[in-house]
Amino acid sequence: MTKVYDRVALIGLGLIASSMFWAIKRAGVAGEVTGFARSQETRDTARRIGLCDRVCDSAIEAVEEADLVVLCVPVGAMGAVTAEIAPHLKQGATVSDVGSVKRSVIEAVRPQIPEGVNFVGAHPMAGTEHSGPESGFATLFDNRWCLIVPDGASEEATERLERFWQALGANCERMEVEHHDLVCAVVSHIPHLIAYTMVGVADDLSRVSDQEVIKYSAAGFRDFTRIAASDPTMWRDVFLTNKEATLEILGRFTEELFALQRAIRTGDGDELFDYFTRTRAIRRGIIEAGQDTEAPDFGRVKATE
Ligand SMILES: NC(=O)c1ccc[n+]([C@@H]2O[C@H](COP(=O)([O-])OP(=O)(O)OC[C@H]3O[C@@H](n4cnc5c(N)ncnc54)[C@H](O)[C@@H]3O)[C@@H](O)[C@H]2O)c1
Ligand SMILES: O=C(O)C(=O)C[C@]1(C(=O)O)C=C[C@@H](O)C=C1
Repeated sequence: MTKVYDRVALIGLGLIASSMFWAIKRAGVAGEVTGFARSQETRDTARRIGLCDRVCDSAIEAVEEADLVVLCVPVGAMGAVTAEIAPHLKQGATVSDVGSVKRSVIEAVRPQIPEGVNFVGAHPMAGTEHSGPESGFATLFDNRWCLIVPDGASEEATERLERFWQALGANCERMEVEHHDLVCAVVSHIPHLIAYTMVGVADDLSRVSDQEVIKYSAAGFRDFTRIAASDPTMWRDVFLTNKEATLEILGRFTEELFALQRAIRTGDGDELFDYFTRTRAIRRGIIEAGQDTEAPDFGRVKATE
């Protein structure tokens, strides 16, 4: 594999940055990779496990001479991190991010980027419920989408970033900012909110004990609990910064829920059956398109069945 960048700096050494580092090494797509994390404890862990070629004690030191700087911190922290590093960026460098929301990141970051430096947004659609420097792994991005949001960035810088993500295993797709935030509200943000509330309801229901929730959880509820274990800081920031799109989707979700509630109350079996038939087709479409690599073979049914 040929190198795409000589030096890459990763700011914030959690799940995504650590996975990027291992994937960069696997692909040999960069020369030196520097890293910075805010807490001494994270930097110590990174040094102990060999995460990054050089762990720096300041963000400034990490970005000096870097050709690509990737902001891997919670969405709400991107602006403050940029303010710190902006005066120290190399001319011709690209700054990118991995944030789950794009409009707010672009608004917080781009005005601070000096002339001669590019900002190209990116969002790998891959993750787990784990966080921190020890949670990353090289295959996280394999065959996953990485949404690229150039929003006016130079074509050369955008293409180069796409080559980098492709080397990390991802398939890239370009998206407009607003569309990105709406799509992610549908496929990621609101599903997380629903998982959080579902697990919260189970926890609140005094007639069902914690012991029973743990003991009888079958696959459906277990999947909710996995998602509801995701990092609270990351998800707080997602909802605070993608307010408009998440509220729109939440409004639609609530309407559908009320319609199903009425169908249950009135005993409208046809309404329930038709609804569930439609949603099953969506799941089958995802499997047919090869988008669920963890689905067991018996789940690979024809969408037309
Ligand atoms: N976890 C996922 O599933 C996932 C998937 C795609 C994108 N993302 C996005 O990637 C980013 C990072 O998420 P993650 O899952 O790697 O989180 P993480 O919690 O594993 O890591 C975040 C790191 O940022 C550090 N940090 C927080 N505030 C900081 C600050 N002000 N300055 C410097 N460092 C700071 C934390 O200490 C931590 O090391 C977020 O913006 C998130 O929205 C997450
Ligand atoms: O698989 C998971 O645990 C995830 O939540 C990953 C997931 C998602 O919702 O798909 C979470 C947030 C991101 O911004 C992108 C990916």
